[in-house]
Amino acid sequence: MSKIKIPKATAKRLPLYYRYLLLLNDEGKDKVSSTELAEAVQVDSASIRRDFSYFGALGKRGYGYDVKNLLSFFKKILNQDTLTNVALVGVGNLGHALLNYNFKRSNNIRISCAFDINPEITGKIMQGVPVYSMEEMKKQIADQQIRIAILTVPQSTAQKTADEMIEAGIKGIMNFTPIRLSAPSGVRIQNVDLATELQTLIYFLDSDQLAEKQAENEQNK
Ligand SMILES: NC(=O)c1ccc[n+]([C@@H]2O[C@H](COP(=O)([O-])OP(=O)(O)OC[C@H]3O[C@@H](n4cnc5c(N)ncnc54)[C@H](O)[C@@H]3O)[C@@H](O)[C@H]2O)c1
Repeated sequence: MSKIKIPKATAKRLPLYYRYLLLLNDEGKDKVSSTELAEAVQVDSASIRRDFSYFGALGKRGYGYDVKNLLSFFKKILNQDTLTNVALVGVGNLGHALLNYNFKRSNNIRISCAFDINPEITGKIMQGVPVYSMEEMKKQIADQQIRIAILTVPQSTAQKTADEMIEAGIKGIMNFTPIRLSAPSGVRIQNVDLATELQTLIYFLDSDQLAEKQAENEQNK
């Protein structure tokens, strides 16, 4: 199952599908059409059909998809059965917010340890999560078999800290810093940037407005 190679855009949409299917299942619904799914998750139905086609026949034309089948399929793909421990590096403003949140809606991801250089917080437990010094990182990452870490340190130290994380065995970094990190092959970096996301939203809203205006002008001709 994990051998299926899917595009990144598809992989990003899978948790959306999964969450909506959970909801349908809770409501006792057996079937869902790609149009219904499209409306709920705000992805066009052609993309949904294409996404699903990477996994073989999951539904029949004109019949829709079986909710329970899809759910158990995505559950396996998304590894929802296993708990993934994640590390947090940098417990400042953003790090705190993430510790507070600690993936409450997810049953299978949790921040299990945090790291910082600030002696005022290392050795403490914050929101139930122990905060270790950077010197303890290698041991903790190995002991807890952690592969993924969230990086929330100042940008001036981002690359150096990422190098230390990789050295400690981290294979995936969720990078909140504005720095584009370099990493050896075999290490994945996922950049998260709220400003870019907002910019994208503004762009789409502006283009929607423009399209509306153009349609109005056409009608008034
Ligand atoms: N992606 C986004 O949308 C977004 C939003 C806000 C902030 N940020 C970025 O997130 C990062 C953190 O922002 P913040 O406001 O929480 O900063 P902050 O200064 O409040 O926190 C940084 C923390 O990192 C620790 N730290 C410093 N050097 C370290 C090192 N070498 N190793 C381990 N820990 C170290 C500090 O002690 C501090 O606790 C910044 O790079 C900021 O630009 C990104």
